[in-house]
Amino acid sequence: MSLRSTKNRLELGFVSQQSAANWAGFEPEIFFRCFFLPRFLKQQLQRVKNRRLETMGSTAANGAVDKGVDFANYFCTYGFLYHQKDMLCDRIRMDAYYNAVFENQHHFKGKAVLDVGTGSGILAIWSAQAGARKVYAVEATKMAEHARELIKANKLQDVIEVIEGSMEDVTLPEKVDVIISEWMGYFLLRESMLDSVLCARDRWLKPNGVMYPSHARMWMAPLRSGLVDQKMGDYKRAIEDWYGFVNETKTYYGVDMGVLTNPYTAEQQKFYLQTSMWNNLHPNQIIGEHVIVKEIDCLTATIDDIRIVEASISSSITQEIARLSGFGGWFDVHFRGSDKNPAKKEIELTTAPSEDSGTHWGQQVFLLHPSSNVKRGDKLMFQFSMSRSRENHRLMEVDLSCEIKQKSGESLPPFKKKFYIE
Ligand SMILES: C[S@@+](CC[C@H](N)C(=O)[O-])C[C@H]1O[C@@H](n2cnc3c(N)ncnc32)[C@H](O)[C@@H]1O
Repeated sequence: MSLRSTKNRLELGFVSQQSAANWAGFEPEIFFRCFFLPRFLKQQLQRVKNRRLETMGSTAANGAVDKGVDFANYFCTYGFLYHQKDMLCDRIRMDAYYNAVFENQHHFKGKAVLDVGTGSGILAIWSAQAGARKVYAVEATKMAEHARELIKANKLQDVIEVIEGSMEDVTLPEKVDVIISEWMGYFLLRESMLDSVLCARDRWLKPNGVMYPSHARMWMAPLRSGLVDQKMGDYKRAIEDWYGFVNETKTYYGVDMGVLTNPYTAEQQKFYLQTSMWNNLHPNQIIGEHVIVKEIDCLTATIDDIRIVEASISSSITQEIARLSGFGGWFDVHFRGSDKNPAKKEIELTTAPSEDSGTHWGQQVFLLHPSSNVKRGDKLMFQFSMSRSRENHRLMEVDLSCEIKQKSGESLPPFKKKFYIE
């Protein structure tokens, strides 16, 4: 299965205010425009196709999460088998979890395990096959019913108990020795599912219990990419098209839309130039040192530790001469147990750029306009801050500023930019 088709783990569940509005007004508008703005139509369709992973707000003005909206936008996608299958087809992800469990059976034999967000039930099944005495498999969506069926078909119903419900609301009959979960979103923290895992840990993990995965890291690196020109071209065409639309609406319908030019421009700028992009980067696109932005110990981290990620980091350009088009962000997680209860074999799951393989997470690309010419030895010093979107706690906003000090001692103009991970 191609990466393009596996990357859409949340596609259906996320419909942004912007795209919801597009959809809502789509048909009449399309028919209206068909007659005299075919280019507009083509562009709209392309844009709807491109707009993945978008969401309506799920966070109320007071910061509380609206559970109903969250379910409609986030969880509902996970209720589809095709979507679970996409994740089950990600060989790197599957091999990492499989090896983590079966190379470390001492953590599972005779133990109580909690699988947070069991989905199809795969991690619960492996835990049981590795010898767990009891597995509690919690799933918020109706996928719980499929998981139950699958577990029965694999004759593990006496070991695994599927509980349909939100992890935060579920009560277990005992504390557990292991918490296993696949909670990672784009650039690690998008989706904010780690919150649910930490909440489960605080309530249900025994004092010497272990987390699967046990550690996680976010990485960033400077990159070169043709996308920087492509996106700028797309943006310019969208604005040109707007001016055509304003003229034609005035000519044919006597209404001057010009007053909306500024908000339209801002909206398009956000979409084309400030929204990070899913990409499957080739390692040779990385033009400098990759650096750690955040390290998380899943046994000790608190929700406050991950609500905002802030880092001052520096990286050096390693390519002779390159065009700095932006930054790539990715993550890895490790299964190494705990100090008191270590893994026999540590397993890593990485989503770093790779020549011959990739995961459905790919990498997030943050593009810079304009790009800069850099040389080997130039130093980049950047301030990174990532926080949750006010409208939807599962989406992220990134503030990135960077100073570039050339090897010669001169500085290039610094930049400061806001990005959205949607
Ligand atoms: C990324 S999928 C992983 C599914 C499965 N564990 C696997 O590895 O293939 C995450 C699953 O967790 C579920 N989930 C997310 N947050 C949850 C919560 N707070 N309570 C229960 N289930 C949750 C989602 O519905 C989804 O099925």
